[in-house]
Amino acid sequence: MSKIAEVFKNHKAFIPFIAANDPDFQGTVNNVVALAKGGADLVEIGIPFSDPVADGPVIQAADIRALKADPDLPMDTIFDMVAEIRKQTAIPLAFLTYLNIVFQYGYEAFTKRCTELGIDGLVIPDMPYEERGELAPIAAKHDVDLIPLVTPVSGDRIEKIAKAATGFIYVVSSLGVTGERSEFANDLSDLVARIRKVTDVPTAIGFGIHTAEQAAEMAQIADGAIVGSACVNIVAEYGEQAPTKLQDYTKQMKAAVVGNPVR
Ligand SMILES: O=P(O)(O)OC[C@@H](O)[C@@H](O)c1c[nH]c2ccccc12
Repeated sequence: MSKIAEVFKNHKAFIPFIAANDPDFQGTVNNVVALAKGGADLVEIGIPFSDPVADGPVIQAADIRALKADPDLPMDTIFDMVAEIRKQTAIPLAFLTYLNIVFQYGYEAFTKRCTELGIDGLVIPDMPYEERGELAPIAAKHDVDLIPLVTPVSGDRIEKIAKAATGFIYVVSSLGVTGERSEFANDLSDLVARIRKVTDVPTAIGFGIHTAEQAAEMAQIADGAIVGSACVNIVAEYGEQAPTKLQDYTKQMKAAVVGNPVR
């Protein structure tokens, strides 16, 4: 079982997201360590990209801040951040990245570096299932999970996407881009049921979750809840106090999801 899948074994998971280099190198390290201390099960680190098609305004603003702080922001600098994080925590990590970044670095070199640093998975929102063939065997060779996204409109593709998944399956709560919401698609339970029929790979729901009540509700339907924009807002708002705030927020969100019994 992959390190990421193991995260879901004994309890429901809380998975926060933050953008790398927002506000800067050391801030990123401190924020990820704070999320780990707060009890996060896995942290998604977003790699800032100039054309982030699936990102809503909050995540886009984080990308802009990150790229303003370092306009080139070489991938090796982000790998160095992870190396710093690794001196302080063994928490499972995944990158949220657009495919071009992986392609530019080289599939082999990128996934090899991921394994060396303990990046256990990749979420690549602009890589459809049908186009994973080139990267998938290389990622598998280096034990890096390719975490697919399934949406309420994935239709007949749901089963084949789920069957090929390792790590976990990212269930998108609703249509559109990332960002806090007050309502979710009403057929999420059916979506998760269809996935569970064909695989034991765990599911986590993301897009729009920001309150503890929402996280609890989503963790009842799936095996975990993912929260991005709310964490990024804390980073933007609290500056040096962000780590403390992120730790408190994580504690509260984790308590909300863990309250649900595992299946
Ligand atoms: O911000 P939200 O609504 O909490 O959703 C999580 C999301 O931000 C994070 O997982 C993410 C950031 N960028 C993405 C691009 C595609 C899919 C998911 C993401």
